[in-house]
Amino acid sequence: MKGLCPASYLHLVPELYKCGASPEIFVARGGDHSPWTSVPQCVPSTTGARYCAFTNKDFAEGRGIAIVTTPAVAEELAKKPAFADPVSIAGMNDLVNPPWGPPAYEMRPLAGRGFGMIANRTIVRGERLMQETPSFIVDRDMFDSVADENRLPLQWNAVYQLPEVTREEFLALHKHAGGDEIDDVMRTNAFGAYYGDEFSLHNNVLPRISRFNHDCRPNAHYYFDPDTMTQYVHAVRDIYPGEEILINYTDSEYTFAQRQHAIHLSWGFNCTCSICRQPADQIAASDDRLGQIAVLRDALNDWTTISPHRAQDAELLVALYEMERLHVPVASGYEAAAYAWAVRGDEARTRMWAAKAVEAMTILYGGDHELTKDLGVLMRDPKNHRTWLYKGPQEGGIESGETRQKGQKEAEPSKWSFF
Ligand SMILES: C[S@@+](CC[C@H](N)C(=O)[O-])C[C@H]1O[C@@H](n2cnc3c(N)ncnc32)[C@H](O)[C@@H]1O
Repeated sequence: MKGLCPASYLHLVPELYKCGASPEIFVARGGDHSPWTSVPQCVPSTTGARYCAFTNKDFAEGRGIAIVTTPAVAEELAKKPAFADPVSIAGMNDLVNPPWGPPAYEMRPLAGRGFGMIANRTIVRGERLMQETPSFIVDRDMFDSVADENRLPLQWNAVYQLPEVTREEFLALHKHAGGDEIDDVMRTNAFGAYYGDEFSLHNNVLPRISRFNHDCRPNAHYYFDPDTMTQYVHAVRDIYPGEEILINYTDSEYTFAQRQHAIHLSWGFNCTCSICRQPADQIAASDDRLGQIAVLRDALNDWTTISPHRAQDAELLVALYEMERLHVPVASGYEAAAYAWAVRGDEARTRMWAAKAVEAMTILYGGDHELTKDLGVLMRDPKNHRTWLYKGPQEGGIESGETRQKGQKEAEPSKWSFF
C-alpha cells in the first residue's frame, strides 16, 4: 500500500489523486472519522468518484459493518438512526432469543443445494422469521469504474476490519463462481439495496438471511429498511414442520424462460422448483397469466383515464395473482381493488380490499412504509381519501403508478448478480 495523503476523508479532495500512481489505496488522515472506527481508505475510479472503505467494528452491538462506497453515501448512512442512535437497533441480530421466541427452523445440509433452512414447527403467514443487519456493503458502480488491482485490496481491507466472528461468518458463505473469494461471496449471496440521496444500487450481504434457498413461489419474503439498516423476513403462507423455508431470488413476475436464465446466470443452478417442473402446457398457462398481470397492472397504474371496468380489472388482477400463488405481490392487486372501489364510492368494498392490502403490504414492505400507511388511512376513513369518487386528472390528487413504482423498487430490492 502506498500514497498516504494528508486529507480528511470528509473532505476527499482532488489532491488525493496527486498522491501517486495506480495501483493505490489512499489513506485519509486527520479529521473526525466518526462513526467509522478505522481511518477510511480510498481508491480512485475512472468516473472521478472516489470509493472508500468505511467500517465500524462496534455497529449493531459488536457485529460490525464494512461499507465500500463513496464519501457522499457514507455521510448519508452515518445520519441513519442505526448509526446515530445505536439503541434503536438493540437486539436486532439476536438469533437465540428474538422477541418472537426461539427460531422456528434450523439450518441443515441438503442434497445438491448446500445448506438450507428447515421449519421445526408450524409457522403462520405473517410471522417474522429473521431480522439482520448487513455485514458487508459494496457500491455496485465500483465494479465498472475501479480497476481490480485497486478494488480487490480495498474490499479485503474492509473485510479485515470486521470483528473476527463476523469476518469468518462472511467468508464461510456459499460460493459458486470461483475467482476472488470476496467477489464470489457477493456473487452468490448479495441482495440489492439502494443507498444515498441518489439511490445508488449496492450489494448488501446478510450472512444469515443468505442461507435461505430459492423458490419461484416462495413461502417467505424479505424487505430491507434503510433506516434501521435491517432486512426482515416473514412467512407469506403457513409453513409446516419439515418444509424448507424459501425466498425468491428473482423478480416474482418473471416468465419461465426469464427465471431459468436469471437463476442459471447468477447463481449457477437450474431451478427445479414446483412451478418450473410443470408440464409445458401448464408452464405456458402460467406465463400467459403473468403477461395478463403485467398488462392489468400497467392499466391500473394509469390514472389519466378512469375506465368503468376499473374495479372488475382490479379483482381480475387479484385472481390472477392468487392462481399464480404470488401470495405477497398480490398486495398490489388488493391495493388496486381498494382504490378502484373508492373511485366507485363503495365504502364496504373499499374497506375490505384496503384491509387485505394493509395485511399484505406489511409483509411486502413493512408496516411503516408509506404505502402501507396510506392504505391504512383508506381502510379507516375512505370518504376522506384522495381516491374517493375520483373522476380523473382534471381534479388532480392521484399519485401516478410511475411515481409509486419507484418507491416500490426501492423498497423491494431483489437478489441479483453484479457481473
Ligand atoms: C445464497 S446461497 C443459499 C444458501 C446456500 N445453499 C448455502 O449453503 O449457504 C445460493 C446458493 O444456494 C444454492 N441454491 C439456492 N437455491 C437453490 C435451489 N432451489 N436449488 C438448488 N440450489 C440452490 C445454489 O448453489 C446457490 O448458488
